[in-house]
Amino acid sequence: MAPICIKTVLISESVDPRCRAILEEHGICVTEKHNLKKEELIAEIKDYDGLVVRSATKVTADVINAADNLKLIGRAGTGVDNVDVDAATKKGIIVMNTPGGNTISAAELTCALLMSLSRNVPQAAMSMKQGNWDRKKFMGAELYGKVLGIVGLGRIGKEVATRMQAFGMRTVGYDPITPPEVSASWGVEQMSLEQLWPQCDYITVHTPLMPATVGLLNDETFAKCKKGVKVVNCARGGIIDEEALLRALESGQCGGAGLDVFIEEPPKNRPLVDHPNVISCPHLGASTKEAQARCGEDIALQIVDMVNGKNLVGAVNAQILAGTFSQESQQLIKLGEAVGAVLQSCATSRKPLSHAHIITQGDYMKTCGGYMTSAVLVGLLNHGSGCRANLINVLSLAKDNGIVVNESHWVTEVAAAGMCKVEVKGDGCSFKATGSVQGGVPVLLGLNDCVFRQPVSLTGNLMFLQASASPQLLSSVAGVLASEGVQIDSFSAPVDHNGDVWYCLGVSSLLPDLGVLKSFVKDAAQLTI
Ligand SMILES: NC(=O)C1=CN([C@@H]2O[C@H](COP(=O)(O)OP(=O)(O)OC[C@H]3O[C@@H](n4cnc5c(N)ncnc54)[C@H](O)[C@@H]3O)[C@@H](O)[C@H]2O)C=CC1
Ligand SMILES: O=C(O)C(=O)COP(=O)(O)O
Repeated sequence: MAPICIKTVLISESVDPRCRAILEEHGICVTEKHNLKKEELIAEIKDYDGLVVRSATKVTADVINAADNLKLIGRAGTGVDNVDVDAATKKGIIVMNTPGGNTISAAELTCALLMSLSRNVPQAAMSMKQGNWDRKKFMGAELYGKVLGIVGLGRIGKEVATRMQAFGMRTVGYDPITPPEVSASWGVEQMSLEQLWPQCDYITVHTPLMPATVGLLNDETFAKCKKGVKVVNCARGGIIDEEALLRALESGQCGGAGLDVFIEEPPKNRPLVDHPNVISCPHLGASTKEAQARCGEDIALQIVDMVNGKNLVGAVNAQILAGTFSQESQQLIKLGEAVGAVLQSCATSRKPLSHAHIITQGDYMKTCGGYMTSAVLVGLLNHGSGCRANLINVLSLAKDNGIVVNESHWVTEVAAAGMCKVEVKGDGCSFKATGSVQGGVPVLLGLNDCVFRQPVSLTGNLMFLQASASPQLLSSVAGVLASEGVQIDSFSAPVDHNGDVWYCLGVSSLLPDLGVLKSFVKDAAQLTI
């Protein structure tokens, strides 16, 4: 992966001090400003390459669009629902989290809430503090032999299951992704939600917050549950519909709720928090020394590894970068970008582009299709335009620019390093370029139907000229260039000398105006790579 330059990081919440220390040890300048209001964050974020948050900072599209230098949003924790990941992706910003760092802590708090619900521990403790000794009021029920339904059998769901099994609970669950045989191996029988609701004495949710999980427990599903079912939400506010929960608590359909998270934090919905059968916490699932130490350290180390081009761990929106670590893939990315840039300057600077077809050839390029396509598009969109395309956002930018993108791989015998052919089309015209990597350097092998005698090194100042084949061309062009103070460093002629062909010149500098060549050439383009 090409190194991503992060020199300045804003930490906008209370993250373990190890995070700051690790970043600073690696030469990154860190500023901590907590509890910024939205407008303050929008004003502040302009200055930073990276932002590190927990769950309280709302990294909305407004914030992201104001962040001109931002390249990374690091979430010291699991849920990224407080970050507008789509807006970040469109802007080419990596969003990274530290899944797993707080799993045990969140699972332990869930278990603590399940136990508290069964024995009314918080209510009894409060009553004691008020000077009472009420043994009758707080009669509980054993967890032993009861059924616990776990919706969401990922990291936390699994840890909750194995812990509650130690209390003799039967654990059933539902997850659309985790295979039933996998959850069965840790003692959770999977079933449909329709089958799950009526069986459970307790239900705990451990899914991300997303359209499919908003209001998973609602009026309709509460009605399908056992009367007096107790529920826990240590995942995200809104997975259990708050209004429906209040109604179910009031009717007795729900016998109690343990809530660590709320739609709005801190919650304005006080009737729920104040309900005698509700035990609530101010989003404490990850608030342990151990979880914070892990998450703070993990996010800092992940950032440092990414900056050093060593590894990319925890990125939630930049999977394409995962295959770009080796020196070889960096050379291929340079090739793709350079071929895209050549096509941009020869063709698309004049005609709006509507199609791009990227063809890779040969075994060497078999596995690089995804990033090769993106690299070519980066060259096409960035070169000479104000676009700020990168491998993360370029597919969505191409779509926004009305470019239909196709990619294919041809299993043909070609040079060891493989070949990349690109054809772009727009407004009735089409342009083609073919490139490869030779000796670690990206080279152009051909332009349109012309194959160059010598591969053209895709570096420095290049001039492409279309003219009818003539032995005088080079001297005529050299004369004009010399009068403009431009020296020719290299000259590549096409193999075939029939009709209008393309030549490529390596030059000491670009011409201020290509018009000076118009009496010798039919078409001309120039660029610096
Ligand atoms: N209260 C707190 O402080 C903490 C809360 N969390 C939250 O806990 C939740 C779970 O975290 P992890 O277990 O680490 O995530 P995870 O990604 O390991 O597990 C989530 C599971 O939910 C499943 N899922 C997705 N859609 C579903 C659906 N419609 N129905 C049922 N299951 C579905 C997924 O397949 C996955 O297996 C997240 O929302 C996270 O933000 C995490 C850590 C601390
Ligand atoms: O990691 C998560 O998803 C959490 O909910 C923890 O949030 P926090 O880092 O404590 O604000």
